Amino acid sequence: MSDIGLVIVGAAGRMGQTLIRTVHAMDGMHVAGAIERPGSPFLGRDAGELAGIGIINVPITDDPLAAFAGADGVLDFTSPDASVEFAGYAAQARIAHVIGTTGFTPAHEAQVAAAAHHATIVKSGNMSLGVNLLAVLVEQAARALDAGDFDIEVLEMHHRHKVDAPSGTALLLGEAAAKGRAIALAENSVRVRDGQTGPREAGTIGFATLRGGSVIGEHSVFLAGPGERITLSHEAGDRGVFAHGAARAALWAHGRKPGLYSMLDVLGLNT
Ligand SMILES: NC(=O)C1=CN([C@@H]2O[C@H](COP(=O)(O)OP(=O)(O)OC[C@H]3O[C@@H](n4cnc5c(N)ncnc54)[C@H](OP(=O)(O)O)[C@@H]3O)[C@@H](O)[C@H]2O)C=CC1
Ligand SMILES: O=C(O)C1=N[C@H](C(=O)O)C[C@H](O)C1
Repeated sequence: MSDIGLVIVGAAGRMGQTLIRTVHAMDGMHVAGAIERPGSPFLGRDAGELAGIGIINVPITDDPLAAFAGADGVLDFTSPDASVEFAGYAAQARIAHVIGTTGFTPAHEAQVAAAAHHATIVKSGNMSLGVNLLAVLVEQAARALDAGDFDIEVLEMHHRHKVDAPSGTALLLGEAAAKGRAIALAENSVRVRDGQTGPREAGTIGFATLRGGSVIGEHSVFLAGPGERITLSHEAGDRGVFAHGAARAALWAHGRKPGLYSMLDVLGLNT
């Protein structure tokens, strides 16, 4: 089978540069395009040179439609507004769209779901194998441990540049816990605590956010009961784990029928 060509949008970002290095190094795919926004100082630069792997003859442009027209898939770690826009273009070009962007509002989520009627979209708050396996374990633990006895709290830490909270991964893990408990996360989550909060309400799922330094991504789910506590954790040591997952998702999605898929689908972990 011939290589698939992937366009990397947000090519100059932390994930964009990691994706360029990962796709260039992986068998079965190549970097077919690299996109940044109009006015970006990176326009015209070679994507490989920017990512530190030398010239690969892929200039960074601000024309996603032209780039998508000649490609097989898009890898997108940008911003929610940009990802919604790219979903429309990917649907027009009939190519797979892998969305790693986080921080979506319910309105953004609805727009992505609408685009998925015509596009093959894989979207996940975390593309790593480890976090998706962790989500399966969290769901099982939440199901096994009674809500009256075991309180669930999700703690995350990321680098100082991160702009959304709780992280996409924290929300993904919260959703897994809620699924295990057969409750809706939106109606049972506590996202902020400050001042005279009163005692903890049984059955809720709490979130706490830390930001600082260069931390790539750390997540823990605590199940705290009477006299004992279980902690399920994941630490990302390299952004390559997200990029590798995204590239794998693009291979999986290529040629698949339109729909909104998750990394659990890609990894065969969806129960
Ligand atoms: N799902 C997962 O596994 C992971 C998800 N993420 C998520 O990915 C996103 C990006 O993270 P990160 O790489 O650290 O962020 P960066 O800010 O380093 O990179 C984002 C890049 O996207 C560019 N961009 C934004 N809007 C557009 C647009 N309309 N057209 C073209 N380019 C655009 C930005 O340009 P400019 O600076 O000009 O705005 C920037 O270069 C975040 O939402 C993060 O949470 C990160 C890691 C893993
Ligand atoms: O912004 C990041 O860096 C990360 N974002 C994702 C998230 O919001 O969970 C995934 C990863 O933890 C890194």
